[in-house]
Amino acid sequence: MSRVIHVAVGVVRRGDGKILIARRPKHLHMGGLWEFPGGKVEAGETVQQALSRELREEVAIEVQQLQPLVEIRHEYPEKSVLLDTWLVTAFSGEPEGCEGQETAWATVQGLENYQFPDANQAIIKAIQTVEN
Ligand SMILES: Nc1nc2c([nH]c(=O)n2[C@H]2C[C@H](O)[C@@H](COP(=O)(O)OP(=O)(O)OP(=O)(O)O)O2)c(=O)[nH]1
Ligand SMILES: [Mg+2]
Repeated sequence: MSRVIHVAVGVVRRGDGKILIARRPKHLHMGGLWEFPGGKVEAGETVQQALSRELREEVAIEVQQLQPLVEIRHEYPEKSVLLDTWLVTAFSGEPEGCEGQETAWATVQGLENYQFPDANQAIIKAIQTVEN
């Protein structure tokens, strides 16, 4: 069994309740699917530091306030991931896809209209729960 990849994932929520999603570049694992921005936690980083760094690098925003949402363990055929997922309730800057990715704001209901990697179904469930 290969090791579990620790991933910091941000569910960025705007004042009107919409959630930021981005499309994964085609050449990456799960390429072409939509995701919540984030990436691998590097050695010596806390998950919060990794999340702030990834959101700065991928979508050019600064995290101001966050709370833990859910931790999802998922086994893909090619790798195992731990999606350490945080709800970002305040941020500065206007999100843009720094690596040329498409980005969008979706309502919580509307998330069902986008194609995500399999592991994300559990994240979407957690978002729906927090909204109620
Ligand atoms: N960021 C993110 N990753 C996800 C989601 N759902 C999901 O299964 N994953 C998986 C895909 C990848 O195997 C892994 C995250 O890796 P990543 O490609 O975002 O990592 P990274 O930004 O550090 O990228 P890199 O430096 O390795 O290119 O987690 C999601 O909603 N957001
Ligand atoms: Mg990433």
